[in-house]
Amino acid sequence: MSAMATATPQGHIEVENFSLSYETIDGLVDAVTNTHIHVKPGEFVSIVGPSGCGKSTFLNAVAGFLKPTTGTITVDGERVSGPSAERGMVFQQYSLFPWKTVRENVEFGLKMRGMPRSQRERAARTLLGLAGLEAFEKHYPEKLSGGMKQRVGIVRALATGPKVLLLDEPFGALDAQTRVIMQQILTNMWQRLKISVLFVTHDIDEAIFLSDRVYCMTARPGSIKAEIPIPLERPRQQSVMMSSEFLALRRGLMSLIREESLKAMGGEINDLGMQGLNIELHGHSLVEVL
Ligand SMILES: Nc1ncnc2c1ncn2[C@@H]1O[C@H](COP(=O)(O)OP(=O)(O)OP(=O)(O)O)[C@@H](O)[C@H]1O
Repeated sequence: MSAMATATPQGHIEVENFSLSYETIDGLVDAVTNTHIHVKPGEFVSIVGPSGCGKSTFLNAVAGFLKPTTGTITVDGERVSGPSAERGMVFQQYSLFPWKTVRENVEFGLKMRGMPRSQRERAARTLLGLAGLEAFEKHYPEKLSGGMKQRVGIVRALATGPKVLLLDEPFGALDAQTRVIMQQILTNMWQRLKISVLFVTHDIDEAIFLSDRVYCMTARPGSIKAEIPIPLERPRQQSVMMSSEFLALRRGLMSLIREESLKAMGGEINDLGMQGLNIELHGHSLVEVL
């Protein structure tokens, strides 16, 4: 099934009691511990947290590239046991085939699945159109800007019609202006395709602007420290970032992350930034954080 055939929201992610430890020559490194999250069908959820808290580890496990040490991950009730075309992944580094054109890159997954040429060309062109890339279908990646390469990466991950799109700092290498445009393009595609998105970022503004909900992780070993609903109306314009509602959410999230970053460095803070916000703390009382 192509991505464009998707009509009703899908991609219900459930992660329960997840932990993952890496085996190293110096012993076990506990990256993520005791983590529960869910993403409802069609929901846009971001994960933020201090550097090294296990965000990428977690996302790679949802993608099926890493095996949980404990716990389960399911998508629409099916247990994740390895990578699948149902879960598209986009990395910060543009992982395009340099010897293939833009359209050939997008068609690759469909070709592997045996889709006839005319059908996959049509699917690729439709998605490239949604990403504003129709004029570049015959270009090779080296001729594209960073933003364009990443748009191709997203389109390629969407081409096989995944239920879930997983993005690991996809705009981290882009300049601020390109980033804003990419956020708008991603939002438009997500709304058209009605799939679930799980998005890892360092950028608090980006997480708030894009998401329905944001999970904030503790310092390593990462677990969920707080869950923050983002009640900003959609469609969202850039101007929402100047609203008092947005700034309050930003202040709250910054307090949470700052506290974790300091904890990781052995410090403590008192912060009133989260007062009055609807923040659900997982295993931590608000008093503990304020
Ligand atoms: N292959 C590995 N072997 C051993 N330890 C690892 C491995 N990959 C990651 N780690 C460790 O696990 C922890 C979590 O890493 P991870 O990359 O998931 O965090 P992150 O939150 O995505 O980091 P960042 O915000 O810096 O991108 C870190 O301490 C990291 O050093």
